[in-house]
Amino acid sequence: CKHESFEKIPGPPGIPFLENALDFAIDPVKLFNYFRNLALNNKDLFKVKIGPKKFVIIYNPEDVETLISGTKHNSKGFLYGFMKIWLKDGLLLSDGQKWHTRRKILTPAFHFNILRHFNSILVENCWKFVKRLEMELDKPKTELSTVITEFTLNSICETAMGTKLDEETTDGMGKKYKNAIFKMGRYIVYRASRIWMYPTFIFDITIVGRKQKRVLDLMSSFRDNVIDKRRESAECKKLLLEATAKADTAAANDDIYLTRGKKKLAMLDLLLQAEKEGKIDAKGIGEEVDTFMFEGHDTTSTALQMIFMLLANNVDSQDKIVDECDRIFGSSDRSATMDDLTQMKYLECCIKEGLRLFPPVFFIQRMLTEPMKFREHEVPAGTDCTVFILDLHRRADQFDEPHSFKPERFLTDCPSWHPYSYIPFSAGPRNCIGQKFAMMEMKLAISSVLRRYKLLPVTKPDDVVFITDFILRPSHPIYVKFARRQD
Ligand code: HEM
Repeated sequence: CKHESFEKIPGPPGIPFLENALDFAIDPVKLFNYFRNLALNNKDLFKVKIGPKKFVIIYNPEDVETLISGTKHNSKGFLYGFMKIWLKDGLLLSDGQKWHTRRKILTPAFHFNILRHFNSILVENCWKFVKRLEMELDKPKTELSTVITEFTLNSICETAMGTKLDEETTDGMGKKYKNAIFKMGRYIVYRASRIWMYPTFIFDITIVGRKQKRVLDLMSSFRDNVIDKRRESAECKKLLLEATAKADTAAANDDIYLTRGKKKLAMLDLLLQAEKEGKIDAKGIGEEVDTFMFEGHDTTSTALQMIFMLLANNVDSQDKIVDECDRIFGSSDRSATMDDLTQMKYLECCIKEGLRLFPPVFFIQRMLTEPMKFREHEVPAGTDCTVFILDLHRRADQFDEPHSFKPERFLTDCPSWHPYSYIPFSAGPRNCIGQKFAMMEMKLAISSVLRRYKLLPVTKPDDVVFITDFILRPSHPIYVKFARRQD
């Protein structure tokens, strides 16, 4: 077939030299809509340019498969560069050999056996979450992000990091950390959309650059607090001693770190063990803790907020989840086991549908290290390719009534859509390492809440407006009303 040059790809008109660079210096809501409108008006892909820098934005499943299924293009894109100052060479941003080594160290941390152990920690956290919501029952509405983020941040710290945030830390540092991440997203987008802020020596002396520095300092001290607490804990010291003794006496294999009697090594322990073996240094550990604390709580928090709102507005789906829980638990008040979670098929459909309509990671980016063909379009090396997951998930040629909440579409074993048209956790070698953890946490949280409370609508899904960030971030708080469930 005939291939057309990059110039023939549709895109907004630019001005000489700067091209589209000035289009982006607008407020973050307008910026979000700028890209959405381009996606609405162009069927499969479009291009933009910042000076000589080329970007192509794709949302055709065939093109997405071409880009992310292989190992070739695993370099992260241009925009991620602005996150480097924060997440550095952590798993999300690194590439090449460094990424490969780190992924190998960290993969066992999300093994089924470890998740089984995490289940009991998450169950305890769900109880606290449910109890916390009791205070909301008399209120006309509840703002979701505060209560949910507290739950997801505590959960990632206690599971992956093996560090319990005490109340003082949750109230003080935890809340500041959550706000810091929110601010960091704003500063990164602010800089990325203003070409004159690209040189570091200029950005660093601007007001936003100085604010970003303060936010980074706060996040570093939260991270160091979490690492130091675990390093000094007697449990961690003991586990590491045992793991080393075992490694000295037995043939070392990947399973060695998984289980020590009934105790399991948390992700942070795996990193501390790898440090002892010279595979990673203290700086590397900090990078991974920053990466997992961010990816491990902000994504699930956004997903839970959106799904709670969707369920509040879809009472039939809520009732079906409750019926499913009744079938599993009968009249017992016991908590869910891993086996119970696998039986929550309808709830799983609701979560999947929530992630389709509102994917928390709504775009991903890769830098082309060699030219690539997207069907009839030829794209040169050096171009940054963005997969617009949000628009991919709402394609009318893939999903029936794409803008409606229809969890039943996921009940089928043979989906009618292209496998690369539904990728909330991405796909291929750089897929989400925490997806099983995330599904487990979300199933536990939603089932625990719905077994006790009814969700009533306040914010309507169609009224939610988003700002540009690395995570799908609503411009205004999302509310629901919690009421006691009467049998
Ligand atoms: C609903 C929840 C979640 C969603 C929607 C989600 C989505 C994603 C997506 C789309 C990617 C690919 C990013 C890219 O290519 O740039 C990714 C990567 C990643 N996610 Fe998640 N994620 C979720 C939860 C989690 C959790 C709970 C953790 C940690 C416990 C986690 C850790 C990571 C890490 C470390 C990467 C980078 C993996 C690599 O490049 O090797 N995520 N996630």
